[in-house]
Amino acid sequence: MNTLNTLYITRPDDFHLHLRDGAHMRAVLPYSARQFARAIIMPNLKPPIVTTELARAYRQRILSALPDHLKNDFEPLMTLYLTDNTTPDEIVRAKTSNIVHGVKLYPAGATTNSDAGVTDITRCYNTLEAMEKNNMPLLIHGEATDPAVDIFDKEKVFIDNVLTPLTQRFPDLRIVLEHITTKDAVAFVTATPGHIAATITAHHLRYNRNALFKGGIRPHHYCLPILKREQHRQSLLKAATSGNKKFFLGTDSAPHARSLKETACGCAGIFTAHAAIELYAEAFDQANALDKLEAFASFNGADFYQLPRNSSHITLKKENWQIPEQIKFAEETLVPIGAGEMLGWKICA
Ligand SMILES: NC(=O)N[C@@H](CC(=O)O)C(=O)O
Ligand SMILES: [Zn+2]
Ligand SMILES: [Zn+2]
Repeated sequence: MNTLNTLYITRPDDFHLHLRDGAHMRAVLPYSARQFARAIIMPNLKPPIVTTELARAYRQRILSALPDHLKNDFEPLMTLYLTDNTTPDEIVRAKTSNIVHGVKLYPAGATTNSDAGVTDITRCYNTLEAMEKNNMPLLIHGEATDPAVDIFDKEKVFIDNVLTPLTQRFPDLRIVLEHITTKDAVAFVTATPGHIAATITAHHLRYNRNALFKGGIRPHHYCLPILKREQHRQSLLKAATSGNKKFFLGTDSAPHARSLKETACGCAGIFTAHAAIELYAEAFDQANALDKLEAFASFNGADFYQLPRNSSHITLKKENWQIPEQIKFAEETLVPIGAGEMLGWKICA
């Protein structure tokens, strides 16, 4: 039952998650598994997950890393990393495996571990055709890679120059534009047919680009696509709380060791898994739209991926708690989003 102080919703899924590997994965996985039933696992490891066989092995490592009390509670939904050399045959293998749920396009150089990504989308046309035929979704990091394009315009330029033509060439290809950050992306997705959708992160719902420079430079608010102006945040919040089925939850929780963030050339990625559903709840609460959280977090993504909706539930309570200053990350530490700050919603164990 929902009251002013509790929220009882179908267990959510995270449709964009970086788990990393090895000891780093073991450190962060429990945070996701305690709230989410399933997650789309990003393939940008070093080296990347480029085949169904690699995905199968990675999936097994994730399942083995689940702590005993969460053993049967979390299902990793695997993805492949698209390269210039991914073959149409690999798409068929991925599809028949039933464990691969999407293929990820990283334009080469666009973001963390994207060096092996696609240098020119025209090289992938045969493979994209196989994806269109086999009902395999294309998941996109949608940013232009031309260094001459202003960092705040990269998403819009990608939509205009790459994505729009792509949707015209492959009209039935199912697409998720990941971690959207601009009103332009909201407008694009809203105007396209139902097989084109988008994930929205909690951090892009909560912060605008001022957070990057509040009192000094803030490496733990740096991610790609970079935080944008307030008008864009408002547009994302409106889309997420609109009830439109094309928008759903994807945290893009992307852990990096503190030492790799607090340095002269810090890497991109924000860790949000420690408080993901609570951060979304807070954003929806501030928008007076808590009644829209369940569809965004638990229904729309499952429906898009043609997966059954979860049957279990979670309860969130209105309760103040403090986000830890840091979290253990194997031999290192990481600084979670909102470190040291108070949150007003808490998931019940
Ligand atoms: N979002 C990020 O800033 N970083 C992600 C990669 C990505 O999702 O683009 C990462 O893997 O660290
Ligand atoms: Zn990305
Ligand atoms: Zn990501």
